[in-house]
Amino acid sequence: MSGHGPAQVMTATKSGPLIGRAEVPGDKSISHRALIFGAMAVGETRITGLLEGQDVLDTASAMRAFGAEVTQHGQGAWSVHGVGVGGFREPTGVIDFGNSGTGVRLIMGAMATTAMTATFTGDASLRKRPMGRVTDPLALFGTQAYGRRGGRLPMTLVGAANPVPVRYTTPMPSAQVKSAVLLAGLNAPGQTVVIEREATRDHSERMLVGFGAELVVEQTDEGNVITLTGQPDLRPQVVAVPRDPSSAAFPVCAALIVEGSDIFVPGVSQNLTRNGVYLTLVEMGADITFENPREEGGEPVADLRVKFSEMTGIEVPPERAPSMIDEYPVLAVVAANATGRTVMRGIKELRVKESDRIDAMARGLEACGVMVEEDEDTLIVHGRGPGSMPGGATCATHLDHRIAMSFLVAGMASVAPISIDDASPIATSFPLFEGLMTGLGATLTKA
Ligand SMILES: O=C(O)C1=C[C@@H](OP(=O)(O)O)[C@@H](O)[C@H](O)C1
Ligand SMILES: C=C(OP(=O)(O)O)C(=O)O
Repeated sequence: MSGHGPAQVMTATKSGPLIGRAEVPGDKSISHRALIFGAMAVGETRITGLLEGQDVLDTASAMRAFGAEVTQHGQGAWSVHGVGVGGFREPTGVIDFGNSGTGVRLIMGAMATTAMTATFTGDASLRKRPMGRVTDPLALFGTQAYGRRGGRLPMTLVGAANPVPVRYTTPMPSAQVKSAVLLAGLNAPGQTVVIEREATRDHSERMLVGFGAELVVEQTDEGNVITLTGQPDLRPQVVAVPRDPSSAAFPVCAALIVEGSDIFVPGVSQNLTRNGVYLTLVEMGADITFENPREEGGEPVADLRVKFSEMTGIEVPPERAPSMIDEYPVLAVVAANATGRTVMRGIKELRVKESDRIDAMARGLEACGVMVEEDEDTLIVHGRGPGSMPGGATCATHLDHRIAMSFLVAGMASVAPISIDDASPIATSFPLFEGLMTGLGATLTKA
């Protein structure tokens, strides 16, 4: 959906202790993939714990447009009747991915090696984001792409009628690019190889194996070498989506900076390609205990107990960036409430997310009285100490759910309230954010 609702101003006021249980929604990356892989299997895939955020709902609509039958049975309970690898039907209209980079990039890959034409668009944020990073490797399979200047949406892809397998080294750490190439490789004969120098989230690899694809990952001096054998018969699966560690970071960081807080966040994925923010918070002095570690839905999960903590700024190791790429905005808020400097390097990918997240965080934090430094690839936040961020500003969110949630978390611990100009994008990834946070004791008001 391109249209968000009307802009919704929201204000967070300094909160008393956050106390209680925070059940965060299903993982967004796994939810997209469950629908897409389910659509490419033959038979019925059953999903529980699906994230019902707008981004994932847009992927469900897209899979219907390509011919799969996608049905909701109850909260988080969905089924997908897939059409098999190469079985997509040509969509009759333009496919609108709203705010979702993952949805559009993965599905471009999924249709790229089937003889059909499809046209993609998105909201004002998605139409600014680069698609060349996906259409360049897809061209190697024989796929043609016609978009706006700079490889922007709206864009039409003509799938390769006689695809050839591809060997591709991703030029930037991106699970979306890696996954698009693997999805295209599904319908190419022979072996498609993707090499990534830095490991990114590995949900596609894990889930493709689960769906019955022949896929091997080797760790070499070049990085991870992923070899997929094309044209498998994917088998439908039962997928239990674990809770999203990126969404969990918001209540976790809020509890860490609001004095007296003590919360419990059950069943959060601790996949090593996703848990960088938790390692970083612990290094800063966060009181987080990881209880009852176990496996759920093929992913390592733990229950998190989180208490208010006095924290110290650190240098975040740049090689950790891919495992916490979506968590830098809220980490910057924690950094502002820590003592000393927090240095975040190697993060230029943040500039091509739903907004330029380095710029959005730097401008918003400055408006709230926090000193920051930035360059193309870096954000440095000078901490004010616990509960000492002045606040008292309205921060621009640029159609970016993570910027919106980050500044609301900031306002829960700042001296004066913090407003955001638009809370509506939060529904893309965390529709129940407001209720969950107010349930813990936060004060959020709509204008
Ligand atoms: O593959 C995925 O599910 C995602 C990959 C990441 O994007 P990039 O591939 O652009 O790094 C991440 O930021 C996004 O939220 C989800
Ligand atoms: C970058 C994100 O998502 P996407 O690329 O799917 O829009 C995100 O959720 O932070």
